[in-house]
Amino acid sequence: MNRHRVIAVSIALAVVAAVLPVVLAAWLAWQGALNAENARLTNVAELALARAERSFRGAAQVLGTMQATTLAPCSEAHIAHMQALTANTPFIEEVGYIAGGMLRCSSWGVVQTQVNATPADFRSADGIDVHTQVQPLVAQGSTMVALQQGDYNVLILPARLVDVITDRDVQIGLRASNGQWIATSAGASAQWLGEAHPDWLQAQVQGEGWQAVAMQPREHLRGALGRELLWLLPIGMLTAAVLVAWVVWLSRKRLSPLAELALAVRHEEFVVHYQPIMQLATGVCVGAEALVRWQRPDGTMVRPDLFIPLAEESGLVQPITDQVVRAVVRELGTLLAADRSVHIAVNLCAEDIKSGRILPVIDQALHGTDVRPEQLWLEATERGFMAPDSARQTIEAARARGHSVAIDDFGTGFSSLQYLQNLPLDALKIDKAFIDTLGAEAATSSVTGHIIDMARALNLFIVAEGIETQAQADYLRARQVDFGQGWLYAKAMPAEQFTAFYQHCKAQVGSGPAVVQVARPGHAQAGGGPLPSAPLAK
Ligand SMILES: Nc1nc2c(ncn2[C@@H]2O[C@@H]3COP(=O)(O)O[C@H]4[C@@H](O)[C@H](n5cnc6c(=O)[nH]c(N)nc65)O[C@@H]4COP(=O)(O)O[C@H]3[C@H]2O)c(=O)[nH]1
Repeated sequence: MNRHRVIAVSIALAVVAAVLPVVLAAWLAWQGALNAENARLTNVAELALARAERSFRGAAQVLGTMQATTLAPCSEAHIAHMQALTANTPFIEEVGYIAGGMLRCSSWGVVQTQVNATPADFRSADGIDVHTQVQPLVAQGSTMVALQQGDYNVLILPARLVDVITDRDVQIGLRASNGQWIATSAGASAQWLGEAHPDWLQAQVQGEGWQAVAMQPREHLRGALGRELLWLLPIGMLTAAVLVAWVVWLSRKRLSPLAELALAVRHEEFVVHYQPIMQLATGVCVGAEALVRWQRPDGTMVRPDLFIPLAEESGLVQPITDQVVRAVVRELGTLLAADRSVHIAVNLCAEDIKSGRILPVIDQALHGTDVRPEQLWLEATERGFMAPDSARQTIEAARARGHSVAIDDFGTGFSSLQYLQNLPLDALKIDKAFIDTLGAEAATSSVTGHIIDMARALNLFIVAEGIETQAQADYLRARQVDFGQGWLYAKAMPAEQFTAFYQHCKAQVGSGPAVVQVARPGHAQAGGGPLPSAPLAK
């Protein structure tokens, strides 16, 4: 993913992280309010159902008691018995005795009124006929529910069945399991309760033979929603803030140069360019220095001096070096196998010089190819040689394999001539900064001559870096500097172009020596003879 996409994805994620928890909190608050109000309504319906069932049980008991009585019908004692039961049984308004289609007497006294025998609206499970709309004959007033069994009936005020303490705008209804409405709370109608009302919440509770329904306007939700939001919204906002901070932290981490570099290493986004190295005396091309570039997914090239310091600091330089070594063998293996005069110098990091880790990596890269270790030169800056004992071991192991080892950018760092003298190096590369001063009358220009003299005294090959003018080349050739590289000859170029450059050069001036490793007096691993007459030992 390139930088722009990472930024775009991060912004999208941050927006989601900011919005989602708040939306979720609002949704949870809504669900919480809905559940709370439904639970409240269900509770009201349960209370109503319990009250109705208690009433019906009481009525059934009264009917059972009267059926069992042996008192003479409508006698004083009979009527007194009915009165006592009416007084002692809550919800019951009247007990009546019916015989021969006439209400003979009731808890009110002797009546002798014709009863219109209408079929019951339904019969309950325990065999009691229920008439839901009965106009009392004695106690004139509102319609009542009559429960009749045998010669007796009891009258109940329907509103009493659903008389539950609750909010004023909660409406309650009670109906039999066949759907017949038995009672409704004050202000509600059975027809209204039986219809669907989207603006109202409804709860139903099923009992044995009865069903209680409670309804209330949805506006009640507003209050409950406010209460839920009061604690859920701050949690949602806090979560959003934490998530946004986390997304920002992650994206900053992902966008950090180190993360980008680590990703580049993982995706192998590095390409290698080759800068020709010329033998100054003859103009022969003896090889090239492999210089890495970071090719970003959008095609832009990043210069190594912009990412190598970070790579060295973080340890990522090692996998980068490995990729460079593999690229050299992959891209130039054919040329190197076909022409032993071609050498490629690879830059090593200080850590690899200290540890020697790179040597088996190179062995592995060369394994199965026809490229000789002598054709790979190893370069490292002065920093790599600051731990002389371990550096010595690595250099000796490298030279034993056939590689030549050079000290790079000489003179720019902390150079100790003592360790330079004691290390079995093959070559010294004079940094461009010293080449730039040549002919410039600068104070440092005289230093260049001293570096050349010193390298010569140490029997090291000399490679001059960054030659840009003919005057610089002439001076270096006059001072018998062996090799040079710089824009005067060629800039670093892709492998294909370098192969063409080399072939052209070879056709013009011929090829160089096969082995350029030089014997250092006092060093046991000394290989071939001095340049340029070193033979190729095959
Ligand atoms: N102005 C000017 N510049 C010239 C001229 N001739 C050569 N150069 C530049 O000088 C640098 C020489 O490489 P270096 O001293 O090893 O310095 C290298 C080296 O220290 C490091 N580097 C490059 N590739 C690798 C690598 O694979 N591994 C490691 N560890 N470091 C590398 O990055 C440094 C910079 O590399 P580059 O940007 O490729 O820059 C290269 C090259 O392009 C010239 O005539 N004029």
